[in-house]
Amino acid sequence: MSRNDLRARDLVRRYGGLTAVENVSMDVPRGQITGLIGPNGAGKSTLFSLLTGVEQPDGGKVLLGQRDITRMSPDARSRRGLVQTFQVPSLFPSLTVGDNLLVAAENRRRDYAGGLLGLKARGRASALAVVDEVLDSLELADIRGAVAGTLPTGALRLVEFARALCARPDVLLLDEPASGLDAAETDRFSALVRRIADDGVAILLVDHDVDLVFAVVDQVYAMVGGRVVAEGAPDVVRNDPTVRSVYLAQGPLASKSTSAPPPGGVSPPNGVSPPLPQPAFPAAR
Ligand SMILES: Nc1ncnc2c1ncn2[C@@H]1O[C@H](COP(=O)(O)OP(=O)(O)OP(=O)(O)O)[C@@H](O)[C@H]1O
Repeated sequence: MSRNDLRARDLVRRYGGLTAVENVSMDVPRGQITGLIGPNGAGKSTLFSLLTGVEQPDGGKVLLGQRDITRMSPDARSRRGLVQTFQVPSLFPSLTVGDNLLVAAENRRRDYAGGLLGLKARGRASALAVVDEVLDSLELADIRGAVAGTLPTGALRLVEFARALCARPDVLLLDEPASGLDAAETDRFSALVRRIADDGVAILLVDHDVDLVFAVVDQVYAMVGGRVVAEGAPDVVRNDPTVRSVYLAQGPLASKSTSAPPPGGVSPPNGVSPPLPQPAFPAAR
């Protein structure tokens, strides 16, 4: 493990009698994209919140490099290089794209010591240089002056991604980053994520678009019922019997709309769905 890898060790989170995350361990190494998949209710969002610091675990640890960050606030984690994007972009709607990014660049860690884009913190001029470079590198320079609140979803998601990059992360946690993107935007986004990982950033990608996850990640963790049921290379996890049974039971590997319980159906305890028997004939009316 290098200096800024993110690791979870034996994380547990309970809500009353329900264990949403049960003894989950995970490595998110630098220079790689790590995926997290699972059906609705599997515990992905809860685990994500434990990593960002929005939620506190009932057991286990979160480590950034050698440092135990389990009890640190989200802001403190962010200053140490653990940066997240949000399902609902966290931009100031009345500010321009450029000003939104400038706020993020100026709030970056003071102790940043190089890395992404090779720039160091040196006040506003440096912040502007970071914004210029991120806008150029994401080909967003032409919307620098646009007011964020007026942008369509695809552009907003890219600007949210740019905002996170302006904080110059070592670890980037992406929560449903491709939601609302069309196919071309998703392709463009995937290529960008790969480039950022190649620059040495550790990336965790949580998305309902399992095809996107399998296409872009180096390794993937599959959760069901609060537990990791499979981990490893995409092909290994895709062919894991438990993963196959869960997703085959819920339709194709699996969009949000196809992974909901069937009409009138009830989610089984801890979200585990047994494979559904396939009828040989249409059901009698
Ligand atoms: N604040 C909460 N209070 C009580 N139960 C919760 C809370 N947050 C999550 N849960 C429960 O914990 C379990 C895991 O939920 P979580 O949202 O982490 O799953 P998920 O994999 O992110 O699901 P989805 O894909 O639908 O977002 C679910 O059974 C959920 O109902």
